[in-house]
Amino acid sequence: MHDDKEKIANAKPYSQVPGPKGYPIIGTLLTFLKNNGYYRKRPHLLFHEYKKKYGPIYKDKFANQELIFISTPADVAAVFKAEGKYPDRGPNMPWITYREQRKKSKGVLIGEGEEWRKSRSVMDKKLLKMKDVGEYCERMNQVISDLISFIKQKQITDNLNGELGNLQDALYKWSFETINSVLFSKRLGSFNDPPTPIAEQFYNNVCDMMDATGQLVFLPPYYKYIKTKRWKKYCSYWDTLFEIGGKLIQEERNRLLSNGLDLSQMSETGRRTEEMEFLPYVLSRGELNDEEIAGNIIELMMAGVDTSANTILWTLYILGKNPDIQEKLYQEVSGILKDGQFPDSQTVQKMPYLRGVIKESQRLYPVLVATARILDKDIVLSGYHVPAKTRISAVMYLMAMDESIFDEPTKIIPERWIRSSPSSQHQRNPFSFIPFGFGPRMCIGRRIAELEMELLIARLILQFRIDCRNETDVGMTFRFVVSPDQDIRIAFQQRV
Ligand code: HEM
Repeated sequence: MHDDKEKIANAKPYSQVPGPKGYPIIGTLLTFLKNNGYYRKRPHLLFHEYKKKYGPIYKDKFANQELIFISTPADVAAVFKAEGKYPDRGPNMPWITYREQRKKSKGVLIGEGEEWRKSRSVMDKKLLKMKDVGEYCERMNQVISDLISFIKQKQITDNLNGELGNLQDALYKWSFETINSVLFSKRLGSFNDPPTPIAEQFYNNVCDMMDATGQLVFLPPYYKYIKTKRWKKYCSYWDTLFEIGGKLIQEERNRLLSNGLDLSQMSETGRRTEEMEFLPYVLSRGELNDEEIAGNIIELMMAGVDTSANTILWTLYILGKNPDIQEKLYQEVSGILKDGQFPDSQTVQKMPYLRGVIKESQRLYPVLVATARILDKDIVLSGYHVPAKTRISAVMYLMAMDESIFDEPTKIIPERWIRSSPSSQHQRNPFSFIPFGFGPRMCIGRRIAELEMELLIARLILQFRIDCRNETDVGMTFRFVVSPDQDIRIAFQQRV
């Protein structure tokens, strides 16, 4: 404590933290909007420019809010270590405003303080415990089988010499169907032909809402005071999501009751958590009411779609562009899975190269380029005093591209993640790579995401050669998560 005070007293003042100069109220918003929103679509490039110009810590102000950007593992570690019992990422204004205007509960993604902790403590066990997550392998593999059938069928109807007309759509269906099969222990029917109305409606509304949020987050929150047509449309996307979420929860409650299960007694039967499905478990804990469960479920359904689907898109891009990496991966996976065996949580543990490939994809193409914290105490970062309540953004992308952290950072080297490999870079500070964040507020879907992605890539590589048909390099663009700036064109060639 005394040390902290001394450190702060000796630090350079906050006013000296470098950064671009902006205008009153709007700050540097125009930098984001000029040239048809060049940097709004590519914030990672602006972060890079600023790091070169101002160094590893700088401040910027837009939409009436000042942010500190940090990019050294030491600063990132210091922030996470100071985050306390109720870590706070800061508000996502459009999402929070909708919930407040409609008096709806916030879930783990946007909740704060005790409201957040209550939700998180109910769901952590079911979503982060390896044993519980391992139980989802079978249904995850069923969804993958559906995706593979879908790919084969699309290859015929799209008639593009093995390529899919819309690979992103196929992968969104996969991640959406996977997360729903975990949450509701049933399929929603995204791969049906045509998709079930409920799957289609939910999925379309998530996409529209995400797109609209991506635009609104950069603007001052005018919608708190003026309900424009655009804002009303935005709220209607959310209304539909809540309506569908509420309906699915009610259906599950009815199903359990009609099977004669008394939810209030389920938690007292001494059953182990891995023997219970997600929703019955949450309902039986009796700590969250239906509104709170709906708020949480909708957030899980949304947070698990774009993130995993885009990471897979980037991974396929890497594999399709690098036949040598693809071949090594095939050798590893085919050496472990024999005679049509499906991968599971045990077998993927024996595939370090597979995990290295996915990590490289997350390092080079981080679907979330940064995560943030607002601390309730002052801190010293890179020698500067940063006062409590400042929003501090840890930019993962900048660490990923830093050659003092990663040797040859722009090169794809899956071996750098393999302890036994001569190219291993395992001695690195663990805070230099945090694609799922860190601490009690870390991604709650991390274990699910890692498992579903490992299973999918293992199955795809066993069945197909992956050929990338993009003729120019694909860049990253911000669409709430970082997505490819052109369609990733993959042809799946059946292995014989
Ligand atoms: C490749 C896939 C994914 C990536 C890269 C990713 C990344 C992240 C990151 C960086 C955070 C912020 C963590 C922090 O601030 O410390 C986060 C939070 C979160 N993620 Fe994920 N995520 C992924 C998949 C998923 C999935 C599949 C789900 C749903 C099961 C999910 C649900 C959430 C939720 C609910 C939060 C908020 C947690 C909280 O604030 O307590 N994510 N994710």
